[in-house]
Amino acid sequence: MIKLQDVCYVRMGTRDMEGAEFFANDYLGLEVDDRTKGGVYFKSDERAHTLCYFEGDPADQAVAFVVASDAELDQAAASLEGMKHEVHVGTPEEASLRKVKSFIAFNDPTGNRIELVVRPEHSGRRYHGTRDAGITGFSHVGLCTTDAARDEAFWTEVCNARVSDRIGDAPLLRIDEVHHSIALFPTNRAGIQHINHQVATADDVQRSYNFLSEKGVKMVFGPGRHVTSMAKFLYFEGPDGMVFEYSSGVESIADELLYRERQFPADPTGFCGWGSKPDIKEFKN
Ligand SMILES: O=C(O)c1cccc(O)c1O
Ligand SMILES: [Fe+2]
Repeated sequence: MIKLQDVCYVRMGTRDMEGAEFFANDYLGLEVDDRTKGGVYFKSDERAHTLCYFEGDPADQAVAFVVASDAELDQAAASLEGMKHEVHVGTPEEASLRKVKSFIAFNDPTGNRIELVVRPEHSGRRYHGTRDAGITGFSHVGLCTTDAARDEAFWTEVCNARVSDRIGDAPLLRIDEVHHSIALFPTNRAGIQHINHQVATADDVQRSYNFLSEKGVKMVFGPGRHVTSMAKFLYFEGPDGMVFEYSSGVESIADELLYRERQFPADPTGFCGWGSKPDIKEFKN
């Protein structure tokens, strides 16, 4: 069993570094923490970085999860190889580009690039964005799935994820007490489907809706309220068509033994309790 401790960062290629940096800094509200040739690192919480844009193909995307030790990393590599997943062991240079001690990379059954990392760097500095977006941290990713049942089994049987809820066949998966850190949305491609940052309050959600709308950022869902995690949310489009979500008030599942997963309908009422309708392909199946 691969024990994922936390979702750690996302890495995304872009052909328009300047545009991506402008969006992440001025609009999304992240903080530029570091630059290397070809890469910009963004901070959203106490960690050294939670998002990296690099010069490259926008289809080149990876999501990282923390595991506890090099011993667990080796075990994970062995079990993935046993299941015929090709495993890349990160070189020291690649690890240093990710600000982690060591890592491996592989594709999940849909073909999403997943990195397992040991000892990701934290920073002694607090995060503060250039605008007051109210971000409290990077929190979850939506991943594309070409077979929800198969990929749910991968994340829950090969890894330690548990189903918190399902919307249609899309599982919201937790790896700790947070309602979900990974969500799988059925579609016909691989890749990151959306990137979530938590914001402190519902005021921050509404404030960003007005701020970003005025800037001409394309709103794709909300403001609304998830009936699953109960979070108030807003989704909008960033560089290369990536969907970003702010949400506030995601439920905690404190007592694993008492919790039962729930089924919600795969229509707008399964996504929003306020009647907002998504303009996001994977939420409209
Ligand atoms: O927070 C949620 O419950 C949620 C539900 C559907 C889709 C999402 O992206 C979510 O974050
Ligand atoms: Fe989400």
